Amino acid sequence: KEKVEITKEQRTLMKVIVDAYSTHQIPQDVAKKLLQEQYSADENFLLLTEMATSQVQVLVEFTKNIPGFLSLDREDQIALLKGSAVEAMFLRSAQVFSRKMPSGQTEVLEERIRKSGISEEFIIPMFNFYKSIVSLHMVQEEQALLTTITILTPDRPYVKDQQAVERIQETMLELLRKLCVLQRPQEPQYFARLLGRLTELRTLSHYHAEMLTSWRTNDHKFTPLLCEIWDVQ
Ligand SMILES: O=C(NC1CCCCC1)[C@H](C1CCCCC1)n1c(-c2ccc(-c3ccccc3)s2)nc2ccccc21
Repeated sequence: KEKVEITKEQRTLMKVIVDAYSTHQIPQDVAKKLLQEQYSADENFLLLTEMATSQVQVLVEFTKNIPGFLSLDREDQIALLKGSAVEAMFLRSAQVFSRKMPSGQTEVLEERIRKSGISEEFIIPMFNFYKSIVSLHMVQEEQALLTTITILTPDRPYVKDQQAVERIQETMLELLRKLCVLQRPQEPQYFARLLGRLTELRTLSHYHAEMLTSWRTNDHKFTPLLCEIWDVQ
């Protein structure tokens, strides 16, 4: 039986990542807004672009706290941010959706999102992903590390020094692996299941541009930052 132990430096690394992850959250809570009232498809599209714009800014701040990220080549830092922003957005959305809410609220939230203006064909894969995240019952350490591992994906477009990214990602993968073994000794496959979600996340993220252009609104207006990140307009 493997004796798994978190080293002192891994504990420090864990604390830095989790603190940064919980500090750099979206200011106003989108779930609360959506539960307060029913918005039109146009209002929902505007809400999404506002939330997404602030999420990208939050993501940039978060990555500055990932040990080693700022020592990467500057252009590679941009390539990693650009390459992971959509996945980070869906992952964060799934985590917002999986939050414990007073009974019946999750169903209301689901209904509001279904009717938000997103075209039907994307609702099923999106909620399949959200429900697969809900079913993992991740703790915040796992959520923070999973987002970090997503950002540190070496094979994003235009990354030059993939080895340098791989080295940092491996540190995070090893830490997450140990956490999963310690957290769920009776579920040896749990770590593999977590990583499997990243594959689902990448597939879902392939549809993001189409999801936006097919949104039931007359005015698909994007901020310059989102045009950069979302490959639209
Ligand atoms: O605000 C949101 N998400 C924030 C993004 C930044 C991080 C915090 C969450 C939207 C709202 C949906 C309803 C209409 C308003 C916007 N949202 C989504 C998305 C559905 C489609 C999405 C998308 C992203 C990129 C490209 C193409 C499509 S995100 N899933 C949610 C699950 C739970 C709570 C909100 C959720």
